[in-house]
Amino acid sequence: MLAPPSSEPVMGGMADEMNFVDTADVDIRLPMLVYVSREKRPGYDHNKKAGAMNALVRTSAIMSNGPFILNLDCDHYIYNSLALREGMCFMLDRGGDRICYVQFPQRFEGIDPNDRYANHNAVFFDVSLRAFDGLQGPMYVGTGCIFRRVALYGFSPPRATEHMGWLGRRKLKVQLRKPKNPSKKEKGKEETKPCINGYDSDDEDIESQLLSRRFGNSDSLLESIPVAEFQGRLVQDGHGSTKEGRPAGSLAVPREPLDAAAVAEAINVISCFYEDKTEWGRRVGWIYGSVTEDVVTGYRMHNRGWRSVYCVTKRDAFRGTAPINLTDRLHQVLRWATGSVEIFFSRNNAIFSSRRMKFLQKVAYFNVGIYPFTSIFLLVYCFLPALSLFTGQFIVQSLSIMFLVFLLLITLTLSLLALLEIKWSGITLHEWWRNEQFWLIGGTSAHPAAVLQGLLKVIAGVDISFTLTTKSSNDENEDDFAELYMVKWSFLMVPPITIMMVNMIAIAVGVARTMYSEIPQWSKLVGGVFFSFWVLIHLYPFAKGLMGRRGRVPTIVFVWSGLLSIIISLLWVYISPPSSKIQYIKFQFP
Ligand SMILES: O=c1ccn([C@@H]2O[C@H](COP(=O)(O)OP(=O)(O)O[C@H]3O[C@H](CO)[C@@H](O)[C@H](O)[C@H]3O)[C@@H](O)[C@H]2O)c(=O)[nH]1
Ligand SMILES: [Mn+2]
Repeated sequence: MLAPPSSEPVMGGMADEMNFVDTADVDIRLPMLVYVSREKRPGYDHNKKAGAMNALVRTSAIMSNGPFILNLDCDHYIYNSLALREGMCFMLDRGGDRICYVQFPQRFEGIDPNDRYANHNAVFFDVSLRAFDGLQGPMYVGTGCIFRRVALYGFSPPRATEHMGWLGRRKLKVQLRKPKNPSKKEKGKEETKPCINGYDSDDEDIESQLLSRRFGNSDSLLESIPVAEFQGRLVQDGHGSTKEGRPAGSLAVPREPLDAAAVAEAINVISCFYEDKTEWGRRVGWIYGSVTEDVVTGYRMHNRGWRSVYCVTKRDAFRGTAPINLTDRLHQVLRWATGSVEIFFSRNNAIFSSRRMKFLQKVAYFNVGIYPFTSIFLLVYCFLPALSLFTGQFIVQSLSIMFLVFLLLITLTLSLLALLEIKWSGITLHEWWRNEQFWLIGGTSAHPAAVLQGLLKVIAGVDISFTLTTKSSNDENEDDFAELYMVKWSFLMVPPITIMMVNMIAIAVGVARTMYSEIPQWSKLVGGVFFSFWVLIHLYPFAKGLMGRRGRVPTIVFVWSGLLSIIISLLWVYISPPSSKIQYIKFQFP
């Protein structure tokens, strides 16, 4: 811990040989900086990142008790010093007391210019999250996020809207804390329920909830909670009455230096035993039980009726690193998808959400839980074109007008959708296309693996570990993107390789059959080959990744996928021998 800054300004020195910057007129005091390392012991589940964040929330409550908390990953840093202020503007603006967090987009550095594996995630950060902003607010994505401390403590917002009826069209406003102006009439047709006591245990008065059962046995922590709530209020709350609001400038008052007792208490709250028999990780703080703790933590807040805000600044607010190596990227996507499956099989599945969540927000959260399961259909989709080439049977009996019209309509809709997304969000076509490609790559490798892993956890109780994303080391003199070309074998690569092999063999078989058949049906072939090719171009970045820099692929990869492709092809011949077999045998050169 750095010594807390003194209350008097400390001026720097003149420039000299050692110091090149003249700081004679600059106040060089540093804000309080504390490095915290929590206690970890064998036999105690440390609950990964969520556990780390909860330890931090508690120590900071005792040491500084800031009403707002910025959270960054270890591989992210501040890129725009004004970002915090932008976030605070939302929090302290009128109506800002309903905001639980302000999420900034994740931006990355050190990614290959081609963004081969869609690391920038442009569609997610510039289309989906921005769209969420029009609902109840974006999901929490784990980093670059300013929180309201009391929202993290599991309290409800001061006011909330409940959505009743089919699709949640009927709205009901509820006051969850003491109304400040009870006489004030609500405008509009919306019904008003004043103060509801005991509606839900969440909604009792804030002070009466300070039970050690919930937050643990630290008195200083309990005492800090109402203070944080008060400090987080709007400067001008209650439309003019300054009684409830926080006086202007009160956040700028210098803090008392820490005494030994405070430090001792801070150490107490990061001990292993502290969370025993409390609600930390269950209702309070970052929520345990999923490797994507971020989504769950944000979901719980939205579920209580809080809103969040998406804040995109002109200059990136924060920047971080992302894995540019194929294997690392697949493992990252695997972890995310596994987290989603965990959410799907838990009480955090959006079908159990409360009335305080908007209908479309529910749909969006439901999608977060279910998307890995769509990989089953995606896998079928990738093998179907090959199947039709092997059998000589096209997906439809013949290329009829009806089929072509449907195909045209679907293709047009897809293009229009893409156009809309691109025009609206300002991402490039390249970014969009990379995203499409990586969706298929992840969808045929990491997503089905996540479904299996998730089922294993649910059925057999096998725990899922949080494998850290490999952080690239840039200190060597190698060239910038050496990581990109590194080929590290992973089991996740088997299905996409199999898909590629099967489709390529299928194209060859299809072409051969048509060439040697008595009445070649070229239109059928073109149809079939087109869909196979469509699958293959999606997998192109993946194929490139396998090649490494010099086109070296571990032999095992070829052996296994070759084996699998042959088995599948043979199986097919056994199940239904191609009808044109005789023609092959009969064929003779003239
Ligand atoms: O036991 C653990 C494991 C991870 N972390 C932290 O978790 C963060 C994210 O880990 P990283 O390996 O960088 O994973 P990413 O895939 O880059 O992270 C994304 O996905 C995670 C959820 O899977 C979120 O928690 C992150 O915020 C989000 O950036 C890092 O800051 C780590 O310090 C811990 O504190 N303790
Ligand atoms: Mn990371």
